[in-house]
Amino acid sequence: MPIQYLTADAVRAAEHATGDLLANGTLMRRAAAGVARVVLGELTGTGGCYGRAVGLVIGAGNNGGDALYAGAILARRGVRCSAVLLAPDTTHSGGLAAFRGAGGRITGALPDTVDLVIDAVVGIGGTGPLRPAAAAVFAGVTVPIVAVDLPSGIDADTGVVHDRSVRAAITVTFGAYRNLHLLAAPRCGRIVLVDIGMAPTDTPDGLFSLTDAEVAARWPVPGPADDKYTQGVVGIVAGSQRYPGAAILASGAAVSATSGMTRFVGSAAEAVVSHYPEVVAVDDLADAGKVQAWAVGPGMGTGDRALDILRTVLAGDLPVLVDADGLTVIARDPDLVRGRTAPTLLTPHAGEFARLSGAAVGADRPAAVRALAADLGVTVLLKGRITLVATPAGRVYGNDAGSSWAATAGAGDVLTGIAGSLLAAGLEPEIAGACAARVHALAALRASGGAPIGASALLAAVRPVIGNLRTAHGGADGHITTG
Ligand SMILES: NC(=O)C1=CN([C@@H]2O[C@H](COP(=O)(O)OP(=O)(O)OC[C@H]3O[C@@H](n4cnc5c(N)ncnc54)[C@H](O)[C@@H]3O)[C@@H](O)[C@H]2O)[C@@H](O)CC1
Ligand SMILES: Nc1ncnc2c1ncn2[C@@H]1O[C@H](COP(=O)(O)OP(=O)(O)O)[C@@H](O)[C@H]1O
Ligand SMILES: [K+]
Repeated sequence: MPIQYLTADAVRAAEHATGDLLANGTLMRRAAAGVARVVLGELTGTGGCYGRAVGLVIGAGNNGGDALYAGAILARRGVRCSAVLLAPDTTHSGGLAAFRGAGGRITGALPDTVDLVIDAVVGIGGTGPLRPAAAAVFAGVTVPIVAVDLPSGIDADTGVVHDRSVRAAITVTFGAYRNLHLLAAPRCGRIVLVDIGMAPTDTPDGLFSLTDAEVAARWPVPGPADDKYTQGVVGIVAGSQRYPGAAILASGAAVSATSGMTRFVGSAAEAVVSHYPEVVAVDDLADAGKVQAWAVGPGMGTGDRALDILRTVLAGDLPVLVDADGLTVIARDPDLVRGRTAPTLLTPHAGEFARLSGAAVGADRPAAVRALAADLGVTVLLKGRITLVATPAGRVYGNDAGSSWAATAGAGDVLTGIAGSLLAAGLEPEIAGACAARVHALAALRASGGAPIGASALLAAVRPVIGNLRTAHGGADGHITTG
């Protein structure tokens, strides 16, 4: 099952569906117990609990309530707890009584000597940045911050990181992940999901991410009856004689991502074959031969030739991925793809997205990518640290790259080759996009090892990453029976 991320409204609906558990405070007690468990784990791992000092920053709502009950548990375990109340008149009364009763102290500022800080300014009820008083409390904090539900100052639904917001080392959340845990993952640190007995309902048009196990299980591999044609032949249209790099990177990625066969069309055919002799490369589309999907666009130019190729390819009934220059051509004439019924995947970066949609992506990335997919009636993959893939029906798959080493010229050409080959193998466009984004991100991480990389290094890591994923998640690699 993909991991689902909920909006604040959907979290509230799921909480309300628990009835008594919400009303009688059971959910909050469970949430608090989860926060306390995580904090105790951190303290234990760094020298023990007894006599250690924890500072709590408490806002006006139930988020603060979670932390105060957690503080009561910590205080009973011998942790010195002090809480700064940002809204003393509206602090959660039950939580405050429990905290005080367990020996917790109320202070005007965080003590200098705390070992850890709990951020309970706001949870899903928060709007906008940390207000000045809260920002001032966090200003000098250098110890790890454990965020309750979410790092305060980050929008729960859009993941917008406001200027003043918390950067957490650990985020403890309850019952189900919220959108921001994916959309603002780099600010959440390690995310711990605590079971509080609340079951989210599946929303088909929600936000999801694939697990590594799902990516591994869906990756196409040849079976005993397969040959080079049966696995889905991908046709790459990319690059030019003057700019052969995009052609080489996209073709190499297609060769690396799946078995079977890669065809290439373009004036860089010779250069492609000199790097990848297994690619069947021709200059003209008319000579290409049969493919099961096209991946068109990187470095191909935006002139009449590009338009002709796109017209021909998009008029057919094969799956098509369009990237880069191809998107610029489509932005001039969106009817080339609008309402296309065969699987269609557009893979813009933010600039290309703005060209296609007529407006910048804006703060609400899931809404923007959903709107463009719905408008054009095709699947749209918006690139970036958090790649989002939206279907016309509004289902979005996201992938946090886990690092930003892929932000390098030519990395998008590699993504085109990977995703194109998955389309040719028959994966639905959103799954092809999501699987490609995950492997691409893992390849960047593996290639980097902490040092800068170029797209060639990323490409070289694609095969080992697929191999590792499959091995780690039960992919059988075959055997030879001897004498
Ligand atoms: N309802 C429940 O029983 C449960 C609630 N849970 C917790 O409750 C949280 C939601 O609680 P609430 O709906 O009370 O809302 P929050 O506690 O998230 O915040 C709402 C309060 O913060 C104020 N506020 C909003 N933005 C602010 C900002 N930028 N700076 C300072 N103050 C701001 C609001 O005026 C309001 O008083 C969840 O995130 C979770 O931590 C969990 O305990 C699970 C069970
Ligand atoms: N900050 C980032 N962190 C991680 N990955 C990124 C980041 N910025 C871009 N990427 C990824 O790198 C690739 C860049 O693609 P693109 O912008 O089309 O570059 P190019 O056209 O040079 O190949 C995409 O896969 C994108 O998701
Ligand atoms: K918080």
